[in-house]
Amino acid sequence: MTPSARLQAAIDILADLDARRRPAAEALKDWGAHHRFAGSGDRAAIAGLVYDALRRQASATWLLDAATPRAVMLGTLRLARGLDAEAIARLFDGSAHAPAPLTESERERLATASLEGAPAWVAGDYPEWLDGRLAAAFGDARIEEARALAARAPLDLRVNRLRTGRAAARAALAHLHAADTPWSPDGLRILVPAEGKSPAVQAEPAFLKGQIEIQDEGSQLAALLTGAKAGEQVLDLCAGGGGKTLALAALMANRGQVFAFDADSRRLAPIFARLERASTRNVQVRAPRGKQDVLAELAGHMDLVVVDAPCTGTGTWRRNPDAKWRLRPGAVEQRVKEQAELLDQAVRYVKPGGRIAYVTCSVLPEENEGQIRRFIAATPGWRAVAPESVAATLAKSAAATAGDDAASANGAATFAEAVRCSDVGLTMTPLRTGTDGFFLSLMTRKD
Ligand SMILES: C[S@@+](CC[C@H](N)C(=O)[O-])C[C@H]1O[C@@H](n2cnc3c(N)ncnc32)[C@H](O)[C@@H]1O
Repeated sequence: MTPSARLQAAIDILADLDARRRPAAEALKDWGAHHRFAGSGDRAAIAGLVYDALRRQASATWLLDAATPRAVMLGTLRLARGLDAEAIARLFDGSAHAPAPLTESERERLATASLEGAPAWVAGDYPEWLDGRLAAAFGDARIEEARALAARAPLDLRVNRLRTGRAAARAALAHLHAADTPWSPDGLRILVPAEGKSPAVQAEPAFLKGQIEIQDEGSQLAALLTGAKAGEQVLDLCAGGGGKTLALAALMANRGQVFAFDADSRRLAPIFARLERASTRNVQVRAPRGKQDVLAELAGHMDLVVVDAPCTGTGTWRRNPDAKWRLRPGAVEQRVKEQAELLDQAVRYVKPGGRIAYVTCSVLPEENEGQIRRFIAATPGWRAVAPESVAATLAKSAAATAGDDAASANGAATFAEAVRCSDVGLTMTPLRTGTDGFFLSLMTRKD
């Protein structure tokens, strides 16, 4: 396909998304099924265009002063791809399978319009109704924070300490230009270019041998900051597909026990193959069984309960840009209610002196600090560990392994400087730490 034909295909897919309000991945798959002639390079390029357009939907609409899929694509080429009006006109040339030529007013806006004077939600590309919440989280920095959330994410890998070391895994992935991540001592990062295909990491021998897992650096750090140690008894109460379970098991060097539970057994399904591939021996999966209390005997025995709570996922907009436009206020309220219930349940399993690690991949205060303050006020005996000291534990570990590489996207020298610490938890963001957005609060029981 020509670059122009790819653009027209991306515009058609955006129109389909508008009409049917469904996830982008589904629409892209459907398009692929109906256009078998398109090669894998075409599909990757078209997906890249669609995702970039979703990332910049509000600002592109503002730039062109029109909300059609075509206008959004034109604005995206200008804002996300840095093309000028002339370069865009050469692509929109009206030839076979190409988009129709630019109108005079489109050309004029591409040449002269800017985001100057645009409201924060337009400049930062997020839904207007979230502005108050993001202002509460970030104040005036919300535009910059949101812009970083609207950028493309790298592909992050976690090296499985049970199978190999980071240097060996890096060498095995040298052809993909894998480099150490700034903070996680187990992280490798591969940059994915706008027009390029994501490397097929799952077909790499290192992956098949269980030496690496795909996991955002922020998720790796969240597991690390729980402080899980060899020999401990740990309950991963929202284990899902097992991303954190695997990281916890490796941190514990296969010693002690991780119990992996999820209320939804379909979410748990991938965990079995992943555990086997990773050579994990200290994980027991506890799938739900009707009304049976499958965690009953764990009550009062856990050193650590990890609550990787269901959340709005606002911290993962880099990877799921369509999710931000599909999010509704009712969904925030629903998640907040579920999170509160989970935190209350978690207490039952913690032994005296034990701890709870509460994690979300959200940046909204009501899912994060708000949730922890409510929990502490309502639950006698619990307090939050000072987030600065939680962050400092990582600075040591990262500095020890990564040496001079331990520098972040924002130039902070240590992780503790890069993250934002409140009274009850710490927040990572793409702008601050170069990771997805994550919140973590570590709480201990005083008795
Ligand atoms: C953020 S995801 C977990 C991701 C996973 N820990 C990982 O690292 O790959 C949240 C999970 O919580 C689960 N969940 C929701 N409500 C729950 C409940 N009441 N008890 C246990 N799990 C629940 C969901 O099914 C979902 O898999």
